[in-house]
Amino acid sequence: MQFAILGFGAIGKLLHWQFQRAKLNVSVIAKAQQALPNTYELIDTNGVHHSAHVKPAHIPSIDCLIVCTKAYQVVDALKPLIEQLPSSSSIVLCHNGLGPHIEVCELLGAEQSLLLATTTHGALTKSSTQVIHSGLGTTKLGQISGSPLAPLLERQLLAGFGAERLTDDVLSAVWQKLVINCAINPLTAIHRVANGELLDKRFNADIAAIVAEVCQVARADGITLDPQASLEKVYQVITATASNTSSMAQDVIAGRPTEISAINGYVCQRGTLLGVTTPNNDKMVQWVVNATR
Ligand SMILES: NC(=O)C1=CN([C@@H]2O[C@H](COP(=O)(O)OP(=O)(O)OC[C@H]3O[C@@H](n4cnc5c(N)ncnc54)[C@H](OP(=O)(O)O)[C@@H]3O)[C@@H](O)[C@H]2O)C=CC1
Ligand SMILES: CC(C)(CO)C(=O)C(=O)O
Repeated sequence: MQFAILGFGAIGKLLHWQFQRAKLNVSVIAKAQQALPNTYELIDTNGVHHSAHVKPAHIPSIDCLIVCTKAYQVVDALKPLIEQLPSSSSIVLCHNGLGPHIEVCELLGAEQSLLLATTTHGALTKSSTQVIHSGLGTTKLGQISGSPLAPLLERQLLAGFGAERLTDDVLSAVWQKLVINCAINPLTAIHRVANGELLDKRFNADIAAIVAEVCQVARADGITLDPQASLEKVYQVITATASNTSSMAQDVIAGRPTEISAINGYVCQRGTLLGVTTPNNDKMVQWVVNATR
């Protein structure tokens, strides 16, 4: 089976290395006008350095394409490749937030399978040829459309992702991560604070209101998220990642675009469609947009 990574950043390199370590055939699609490195170094969670080789992908031979760009880059990155991919190829989207799957689904042929992956691993780019596996986590992935995966592809995909089985209701798993990102990311980005600062009681009301709204929209969208359990999970993640600077806070501080439209923005968009008002998530979107102007 031929796997390829599109989006060779921090998570792309971590996954590439995991696939190589599992002795799978994995290549990389370069960004237009950018050369791929021949090798890179991955520093694992024990501080051990591993060297990995990079093979450029032959697009018409790809069985499974794993997209590891930021959410707002997914559609633009995929569009020019769709025609060149085999009609039986599968696509895995591995990003925070939700939304691009809707447009990607429409781009795919009837035979093509679309999967979503959500991970709690952490990866940090040190340089274009060095990445740190900064936090051990777990990854859930599951199919949302298309024909069932061939057994060999499924086995190899799971081995590469380090997952035991495909998650039946992966959209629920993604919403569970979404509610965490909706609460932590914008507040840490707007206030430019580490995740642990959100334990301060001045954030209690905003966090509770955001979580309640996300759970209401999820329910209207057919996903059951328990509001109390979700709130507790948010506080568990804040505590467990207290010293982290969230990805959105990092983006705002560095003056980069953020994933707000796929995080709180997606909740607002679904809310509008489903008749659920989302004033608190709207406010987060507006504040983050203002912070990046
Ligand atoms: N890093 C982490 O620890 C975690 C990240 N995530 C999520 O995973 C996703 C990826 O994150 P991360 O790896 O950190 O992000 P990065 O920015 O490090 O990686 C994205 C990569 O995609 C590349 N890219 C963008 N557009 C294209 C294109 N058209 N063709 C090919 N490549 C392209 C980017 O290149 P360029 O930089 O040149 O634009 C970059 O190398 C995000 O949604 C993030 O929220 C989830 C959990 C943990
Ligand atoms: C869980 C959390 C909030 C950890 O920082 C994250 O996923 C992010 O920063 O995007």
